Amino acid sequence: MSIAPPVHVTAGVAVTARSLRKQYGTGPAAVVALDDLDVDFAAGRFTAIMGPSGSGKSTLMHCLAGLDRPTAGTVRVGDTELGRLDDRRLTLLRRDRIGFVFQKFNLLPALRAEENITLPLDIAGRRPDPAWLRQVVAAVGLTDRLRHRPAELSGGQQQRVAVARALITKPWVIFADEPTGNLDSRAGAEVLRLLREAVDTLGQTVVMVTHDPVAAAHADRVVFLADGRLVRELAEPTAERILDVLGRLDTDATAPAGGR
Ligand SMILES: Nc1ncnc2c1ncn2[C@@H]1O[C@H](COP(=O)(O)OP(=O)(O)OP(=O)(O)O)[C@@H](O)[C@H]1O
Repeated sequence: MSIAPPVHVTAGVAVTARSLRKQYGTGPAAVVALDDLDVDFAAGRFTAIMGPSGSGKSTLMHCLAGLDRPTAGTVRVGDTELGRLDDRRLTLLRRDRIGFVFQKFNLLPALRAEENITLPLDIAGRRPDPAWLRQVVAAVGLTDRLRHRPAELSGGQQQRVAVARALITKPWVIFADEPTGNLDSRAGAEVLRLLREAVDTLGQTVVMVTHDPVAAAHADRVVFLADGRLVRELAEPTAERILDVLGRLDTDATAPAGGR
C-alpha cells in the first residue's frame, strides 16, 4: 500500500453517537443494551471497542453501522445522521459508505475472490477502478488467489478477501466485528496488520469490536463498555494495559452493590 490513493479522509470525527439508547423488549423483561451513551470515533484512526460479555458492544456497532436503529439518540456517519434516513437510503449508505468485516467472513461461496471483492460495486452498478482494485488486491496479498472460491481459501485468506471487499468502495468507515475471532493467531495477526496499514497509509477509519487484548493493542485507542455505557478509554494501548482495565471492569461487575 505504498501509493496513497484518493481515499475519502475527513479531518476530525468520522462517526458520532449522542445519547444513544437501545432497549430490547418492554416492561419487566426490558433489557437496556445501550444506556445514554456518547462516543466519537476520529477519522483516519483505528479504534477498538471492548467490554465484558453483554456490555453492549455488538449492539453499539450495529447502531453505528445502520444495521439496527437505536431506541433514542443520534448517530452520524460522516455528515449524515442515520436516523433521518428511510430504510432505502440507509441501505445505500451502508453499501456505498461503510465497509464491513465480520467474524464469519460472510463471503458468497459461489463467487471467486475477485468477484467477492468487487461485489459492493457490482451491486451499485459501478465498475471498479482497475488501479485501485490492483492496489487493494496486492495490499491484502491475494494477487495469485483471485480466481479461487472461498472454499478453496484458508480462513486467513478468506478474511483478507473480506478486508479487500471492505476497502474497495473507499468507505468513510470500516466496522470490523471480531475480525480475528475465527482465525489462528498468525492469520489473525495478518488481518490486524492489514487493518492497521489501511489506517496508516490510506487514512482509513476503522472501528473494531474484539474480546482479544492483543488484537485491540493494534488500535490507536480502546473504548471500554460496561452495562451499555462507555466507562474507560485508553490511548496507545498495550495488551497489558488493556488486560488490566478489563480485569478491573470484571471486578467492578462482580463487586457487591455499594461495596466499593
Ligand atoms: N435481540 C435482542 N433481544 C433482547 N436482548 C438482546 C438482544 N440483543 C442483545 N440483547 C441484550 O443486550 C445486551 C447487550 O448485548 P450485546 O450483544 O450488544 O453485548 P456484547 O457486549 O456484544 O456481548 P458479547 O461480548 O457476549 O457478544 C445483553 O444483555 C443482551 O442479552
